[in-house]
Amino acid sequence: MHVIEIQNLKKYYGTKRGLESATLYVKKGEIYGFIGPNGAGKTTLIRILMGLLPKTDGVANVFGKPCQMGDADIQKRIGYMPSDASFFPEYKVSELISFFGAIRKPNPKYVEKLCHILDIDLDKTYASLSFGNKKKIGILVALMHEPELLVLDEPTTGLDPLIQKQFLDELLELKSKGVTIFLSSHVLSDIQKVCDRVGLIKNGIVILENDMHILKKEEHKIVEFSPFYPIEVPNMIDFQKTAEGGTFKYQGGMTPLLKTLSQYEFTDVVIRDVSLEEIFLSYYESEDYHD
Ligand SMILES: Nc1ncnc2c1ncn2[C@@H]1O[C@H](COP(=O)(O)OP(=O)(O)OP(=O)(O)O)[C@@H](O)[C@H]1O
Repeated sequence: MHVIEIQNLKKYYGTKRGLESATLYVKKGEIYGFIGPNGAGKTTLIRILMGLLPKTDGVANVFGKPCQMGDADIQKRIGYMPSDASFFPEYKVSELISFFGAIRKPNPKYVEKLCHILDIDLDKTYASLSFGNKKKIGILVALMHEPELLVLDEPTTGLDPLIQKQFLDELLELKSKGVTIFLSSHVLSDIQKVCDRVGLIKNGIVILENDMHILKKEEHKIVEFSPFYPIEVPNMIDFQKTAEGGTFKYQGGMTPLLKTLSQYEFTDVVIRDVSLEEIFLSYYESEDYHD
């Protein structure tokens, strides 16, 4: 059984398209990265998943049951962080933790750990926090009751690099304990670091879904070198001159590539995988980027 099952999901706001036809599956214990340009339908899909928005058509199941508002059993098993999470502005952070603690009955030791990882200042009022510090409270509230499924909409936006790393490490630790994580983000390097599978949505349609390692394996390598020489390697494509030297894409064995490269007096050569950003930009750019 999949923890999340979305099949031909459609959502129209009146005549305006929210989702056209979204299909994706999330397995137990995996971290699934959900990405797409602005207005593609990510938040719409997540809100339907959380039972906050009715669908127009299709299937949306969580833990094998249709997503619907007020299903307390299901809600208990999920930790949700909306992209625009906000809390009582006049409450101190410590009071917010007590408030949600009374409802969710978390393990105090785990709350303490999260406060430490996220470097949360307990004495400030919520209203006085910066954007990034407010984000941390959203993360804390979503994770505190140690749910089986985490649904996180843009969790890392605004976090400083150290906190971001600690938060992503925590997600990996939760995954190792069997927690399933559905993560929407514009920060593709985060997705690349932690996700097992990735879904790309564009204009309300999930146009690509694959394992991260397959996605990267199917792609070519990027070779960057300096200074410039007009080199030729079999199977190279997109050869370009750059300010420092040159670059090309390459698909094939390493031996012929290294043999050719060794014939030149380079000061620097980098052979690297294509980044997730480069893979997805090629999909975004294949048609009009925005809807
Ligand atoms: N309440 C609403 N009423 C009308 N249209 C809406 C509403 N909410 C979303 N939409 C439209 O549905 C489409 C999908 O929006 P959605 O917010 O789901 O995209 P998104 O992928 O989350 O975008 P972003 O990355 O910018 O947050 C957009 O065209 C948006 O304008």
